[in-house]
Amino acid sequence: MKALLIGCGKMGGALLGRWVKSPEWSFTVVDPMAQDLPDDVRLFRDREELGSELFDLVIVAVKPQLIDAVLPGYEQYLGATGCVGSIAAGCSVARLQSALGDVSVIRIMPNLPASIGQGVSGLFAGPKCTPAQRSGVESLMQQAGTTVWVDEEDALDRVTAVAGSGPGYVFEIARTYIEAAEALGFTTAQARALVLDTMAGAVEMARRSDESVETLRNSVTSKNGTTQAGLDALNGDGTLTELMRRTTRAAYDRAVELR
Ligand SMILES: NC(=O)C1=CN([C@@H]2O[C@H](COP(=O)(O)OP(=O)(O)OC[C@H]3O[C@@H](n4cnc5c(N)ncnc54)[C@H](OP(=O)(O)O)[C@@H]3O)[C@@H](O)[C@H]2O)C=CC1
Ligand SMILES: O=C(O)[C@@H]1CCC=N1
Repeated sequence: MKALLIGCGKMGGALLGRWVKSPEWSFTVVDPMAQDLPDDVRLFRDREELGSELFDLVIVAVKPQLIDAVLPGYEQYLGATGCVGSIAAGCSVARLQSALGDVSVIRIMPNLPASIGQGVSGLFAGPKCTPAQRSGVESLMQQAGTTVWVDEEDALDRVTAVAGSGPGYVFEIARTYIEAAEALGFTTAQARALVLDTMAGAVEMARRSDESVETLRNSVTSKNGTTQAGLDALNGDGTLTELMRRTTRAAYDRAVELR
């Protein structure tokens, strides 16, 4: 099976690094600037260099704003039973089909921890997709972490707001938490170890537990203790709850604008 990756930047490159572990697939990249690709991946700087080759899967991994300029013409590289997979945020099946014609499209919303096989990806199959196309894309995405199919396209934009952009929120929360630890007197190295290991340990404990995260939070919180004092400052008046709602809503609204 042959896959063509259009755009090999941060997200396309992260996925490619996992996909190359699938022995049944071979990979070709078109990207004007990409460097340091995995072994056995062919790189072309320009689409014209592809000649008359056909692919089973064409993956779109350029910025959504470039879709209309870059994609037209790529339909000629799609085999008869081939399908297009797009990771472009927001960009709808209808918009991809207006650039490429009446092709089969699966929209994929991965996130960056895919680079270490710990991503989570939302998947949405357009109306023309066959079960074989769905399972081919699903097994590739499983190399990058877990997968969740959604059966309406709007849900994929909501996946984007929660999980696609999610690592950005987590890194920003970690960054401010580390700054707060530094302000209490720790060195940057100490603060980074204390914060990242606390976050990783707490998240892993929640993943392995059947308890709700609320119950787990309560098991850290002694009456009138230190955690209670911290939590009162963090979300005593519901500001953090409201902020998380505004955060995911803003990302979803932006995905809708990119449709
Ligand atoms: N980053 C993330 O965490 C996630 C990103 N996505 C989606 O992935 C897509 C890519 O995002 P990201 O990887 O962050 O962006 P990047 O800018 O890192 O990657 C895009 C790549 O496409 C290349 N490119 C530009 N023009 C062309 C062209 N004409 N033909 C082929 N390649 C081209 C760029 O090259 P150059 O740099 O030279 O312009 C770059 O290497 C977006 O649609 C985004 O919505 C989805 C989920 C998560
Ligand atoms: O910020 C973005 O638009 C992309 C999509 C999800 C994560 N990064």
